[in-house]
Amino acid sequence: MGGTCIELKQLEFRWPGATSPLLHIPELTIHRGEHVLLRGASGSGKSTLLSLIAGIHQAAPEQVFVLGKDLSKLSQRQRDKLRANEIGYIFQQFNLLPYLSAWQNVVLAQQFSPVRRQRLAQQSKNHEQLAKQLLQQLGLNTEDLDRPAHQLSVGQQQRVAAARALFGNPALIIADEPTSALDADHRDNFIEVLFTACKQHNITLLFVTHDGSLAHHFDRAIELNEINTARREAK
Ligand SMILES: Nc1ncnc2c1ncn2[C@@H]1O[C@H](COP(=O)(O)OP(=O)(O)OP(=O)(O)O)[C@@H](O)[C@H]1O
Repeated sequence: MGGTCIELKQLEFRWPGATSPLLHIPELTIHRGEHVLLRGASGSGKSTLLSLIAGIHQAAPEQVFVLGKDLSKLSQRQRDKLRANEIGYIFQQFNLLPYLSAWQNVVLAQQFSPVRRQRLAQQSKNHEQLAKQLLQQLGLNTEDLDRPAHQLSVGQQQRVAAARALFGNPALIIADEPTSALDADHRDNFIEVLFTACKQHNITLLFVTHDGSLAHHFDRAIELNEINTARREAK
């Protein structure tokens, strides 16, 4: 699969003020191009782990390597740059800009990333058209492409967030329950578009869902409570 995408070594994390660590993961390796499902009970720390891998929050030193980079050796600015260039993050709360249209929210993904812009330039100079194509592949109707995000349904917003993550083909997609607001038809279409893009561009996928019916799409499933020893230590 061509190397390692994510490597955790003795990762330990506790939220400020918490009496015990939420996460202690002795080891986890995810290879480039792998499609991995992350499962775990509500409140077990899945979103927290994703935010550590994305460099949004920081673990203790020398424990999270992403695309060969030791996040502890990067400044906040360098971590933000790595995320902008190489990580597409589909947040649980979408984080769309409400007064920008669906396609403008997607195009925003490359604004802070020269690397994504370069990759897009190989496809087309017309970013508006590329964003609209991607949104249509994800099942948005033509009349919704120019609609401001706050006027879209929750399921439509979820697909805009997915298009923004995919735009410019980052090396890693982190998806936190990205299908929770979709009905069965839109969910199947979403999964097909996401997996096709990931396979085509060798994108690593780390995906959290409570939907057991999606497991067969992935190379492997990780149960957070099996790799996280913190909870057991706390008992
Ligand atoms: N910003 C924060 N500050 C302090 N504690 C937090 C913060 N974010 C999350 N937590 C705590 O960390 C624990 C794990 O939360 P997290 O959101 O990572 O769980 P999760 O497995 O993603 O849950 P869910 O499946 O319900 O989304 C919870 O006890 C939560 O209260």
